[in-house]
Amino acid sequence: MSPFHDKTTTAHGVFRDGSSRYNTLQTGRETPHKRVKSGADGNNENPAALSSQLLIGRTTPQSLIRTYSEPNGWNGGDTIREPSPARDRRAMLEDWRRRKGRHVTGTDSTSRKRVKRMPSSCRAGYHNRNDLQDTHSSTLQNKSHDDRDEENPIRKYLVSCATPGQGKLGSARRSSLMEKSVLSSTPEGTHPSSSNSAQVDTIDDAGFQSQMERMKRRLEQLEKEKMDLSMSKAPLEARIRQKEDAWMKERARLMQEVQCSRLSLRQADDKYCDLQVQYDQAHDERIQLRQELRKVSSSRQNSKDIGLWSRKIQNDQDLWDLKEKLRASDEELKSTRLAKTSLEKELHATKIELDCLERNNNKMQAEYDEIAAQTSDNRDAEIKLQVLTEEHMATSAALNAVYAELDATKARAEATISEKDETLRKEIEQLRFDLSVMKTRANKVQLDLNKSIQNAEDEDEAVLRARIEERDQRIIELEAELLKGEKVRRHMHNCIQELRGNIRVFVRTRPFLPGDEQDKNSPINITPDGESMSIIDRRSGKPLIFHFDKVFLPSAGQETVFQEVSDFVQSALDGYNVCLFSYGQTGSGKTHTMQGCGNGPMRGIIPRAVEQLKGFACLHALCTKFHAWAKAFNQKR
Ligand SMILES: Nc1ncnc2c1ncn2[C@@H]1O[C@H](COP(=O)(O)OP(=O)(O)OP(=O)(O)O)[C@@H](O)[C@H]1O
Repeated sequence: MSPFHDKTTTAHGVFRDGSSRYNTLQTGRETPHKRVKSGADGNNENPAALSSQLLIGRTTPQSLIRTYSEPNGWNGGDTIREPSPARDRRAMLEDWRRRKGRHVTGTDSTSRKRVKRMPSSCRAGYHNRNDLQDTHSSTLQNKSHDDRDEENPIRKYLVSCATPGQGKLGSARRSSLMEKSVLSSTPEGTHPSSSNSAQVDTIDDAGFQSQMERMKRRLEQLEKEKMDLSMSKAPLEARIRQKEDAWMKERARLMQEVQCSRLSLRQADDKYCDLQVQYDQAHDERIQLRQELRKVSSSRQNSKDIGLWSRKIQNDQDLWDLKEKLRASDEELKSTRLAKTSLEKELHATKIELDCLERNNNKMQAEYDEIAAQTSDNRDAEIKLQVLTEEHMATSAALNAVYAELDATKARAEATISEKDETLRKEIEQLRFDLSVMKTRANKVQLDLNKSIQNAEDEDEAVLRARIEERDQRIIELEAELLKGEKVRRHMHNCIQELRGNIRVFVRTRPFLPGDEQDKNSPINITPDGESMSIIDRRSGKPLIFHFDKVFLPSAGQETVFQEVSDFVQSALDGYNVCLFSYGQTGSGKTHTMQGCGNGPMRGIIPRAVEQLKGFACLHALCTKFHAWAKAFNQKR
């Protein structure tokens, strides 16, 4: 019967007074909290009943283990330790083996059955509640309560507690104890009461705080250890070097020992081989001697020859000697084997030691490499720091130089600014003085102007009207004179034109063009007075002279030609009919003279005459306007 069955049986025995608690628990229709609460309230203060609920109902295997294997929980301890399933399973298994006095190996079917009957908390993979219940039911059918009481230590304790006056704990103590057990095994959120829940929270907070404190202290301790380790780096390096040297010496020594051991092993092997050969030889001789002995013994009865008997004796003696020799060889062989075995063991131990030393060496080498890396890092950092320090000093020096230069520039700028301030201040004073003078003059001018205005206003209006009439009369007189002069001018101009001739003929010679065939001996010759020209007759060779009103040289421009004919424009403006036309050979320049080209100096007679007419028209319109304005002004007055 397993302890688990004992527990369930014990629980059932406690409630066998007719209640249906056992069945209820087994089918799982009543929560363990109700069971615990009813027991704690005094309706049923039997801790065994509570433990049965925990075992059968809703507890986890870990809580089962804790309930079973935690002595503090049953002996009145106040603390609830954290469960250790493996340790507790081993303890339960050992306890159960010790009690059963049998060794469960699991090789035979009986042992395997026993293992299956062990508490499910002791067997990995059997933490199913159904397994527990099935085992429990079968146990109830096969075991009496007394046997279960005898075999289960928890049951013993529970029974002792259930008996008034004999338990180690009082009812209140047991209630408190069982509440703790329930709290430790009840799933989260299913506490039996609010007070218990608050207690759990308080316990959890206190445990968390204490754990935090422990972790803080551990952290501080680790920090200190880190500092100590960093400070003890140099001695460690020295120690590492010493250990490395010692290890090298030890390694050399062990290598020598290994070599010696191998040599002695090889010698022992050789000796063993020799002894094996001797043993084989002795064995062969022994076989031969036995055969001879057998032959001798067979022939001893038939032959009574004394020689043969003596020979037999001799052979027996030889046989005895050979046996002794064989025994000695066997002993020597045995001792050699022992020596070989011991040497092999020694060699194996030496190899193990060598491996251990190599591992230590590798470990020390790794530590040494790590320390060397840290040292190189520190050196690199120091070099970098030195370089940065030098750069910082150089930068600071350059910065100081820049600051000094800036200070000098600032001083110069301040001096220049002060000078300019002084100059500007003087200029401002001068300008203020000039402004005051100008203001004085302006005031004086203003006074004079005011006086003049006042004098002008003081003039007599009648005097002004007389003056205006006088001027108007003068204007009328001048207009009359102007008209007279205009008539005279027109008459004179007409006379001049008539004198110059109403019909005038001008000749304009065209210069040679780039495409013309130039003849240096031109037959045309123009006189210097510009009024005649001669043409040489090629047939007679005599010049033919022609007279005109004007003869223009080839170099005469458009302006010169227009000045000569502009009087006709004025005649046309004076009211005379004027006609001006040109004729000549093709390409002689008629169009060029009359029209010209462009708007510049190459303009001909027509555009220039139009411009002259325009100017006259503008002047006429202006005069007309002025005349009308003067007339209207006079009428208004
Ligand atoms: N006085 C001059 N100076 C420079 N070039 C001239 C002059 N007279 C005429 N020409 C040039 O001679 C060329 C012929 O002139 P233009 O056409 O006026 O001749 P035209 O007598 O009118 O000919 P057409 O009878 O065929 O109309 C033109 O290229 C013109 O520029």
